[in-house]
Amino acid sequence: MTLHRFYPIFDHSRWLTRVLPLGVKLVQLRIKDQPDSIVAEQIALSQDLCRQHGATLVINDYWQAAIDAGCEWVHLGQEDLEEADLSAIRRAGLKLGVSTHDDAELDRALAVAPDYIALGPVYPTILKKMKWHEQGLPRLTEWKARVGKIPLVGIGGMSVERAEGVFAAGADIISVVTDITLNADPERRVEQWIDATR
Ligand SMILES: Cc1ncc(COP(=O)(O)OP(=O)(O)O)c(N)n1
Ligand SMILES: Cc1nc(C(=O)O)sc1CCOP(=O)(O)O
Ligand SMILES: [Mg+2]
Repeated sequence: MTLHRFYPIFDHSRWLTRVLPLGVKLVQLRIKDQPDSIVAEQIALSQDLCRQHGATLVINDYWQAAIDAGCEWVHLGQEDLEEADLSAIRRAGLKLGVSTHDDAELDRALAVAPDYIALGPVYPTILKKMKWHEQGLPRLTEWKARVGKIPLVGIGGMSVERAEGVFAAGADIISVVTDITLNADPERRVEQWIDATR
């Protein structure tokens, strides 16, 4: 199975109603600080929308809710990995994406045989405070040499204009948030992303 090269992340299913009709085929639902009932509702709505549009849905953090809802993918960071029941995730048949930010994290990620590995922040991000500064493009090249056939996701400060260089450096997939969600015309920006990652 080949994942699409454009991997936007959104915090609510209402974004999916806007972008899936444009042709987005891989999307992450990244919900923070919401009660379980809202999380479950958002996952169910997002699943319905992704099924309608033939898109792959990745659930961030909420691996148990993803299992309960019959989802196909979860994304976990390193702290999430410490608390997650990886056997339960695998038993339920879910595929797993893992974040990495340094060599030790990459070692830990490789040890769980993930279905993709993300490296970030490639460029500075305004979405969240992070202890890592920008990794830079050479780091992506280094990561690609180490992960081999595992798909490599570049994340952090991505823009349409940066996409070509990010792919050239070794990323297989680009993940992005604010370049779309803070854009004056998110739909137009998604169309530009789809053109740039076709
Ligand atoms: C594709 C992708 N890469 C990295 C992350 C970050 O995951 P994590 O480190 O667990 O941080 P939060 O997103 O949970 O704040 C991601 N979500 N997706
Ligand atoms: C959610 C996330 N994780 C990152 C990591 O490095 O693990 S960077 C990031 C934020 C990405 O948002 P934007 O495209 O707006 O920079
Ligand atoms: Mg997380």
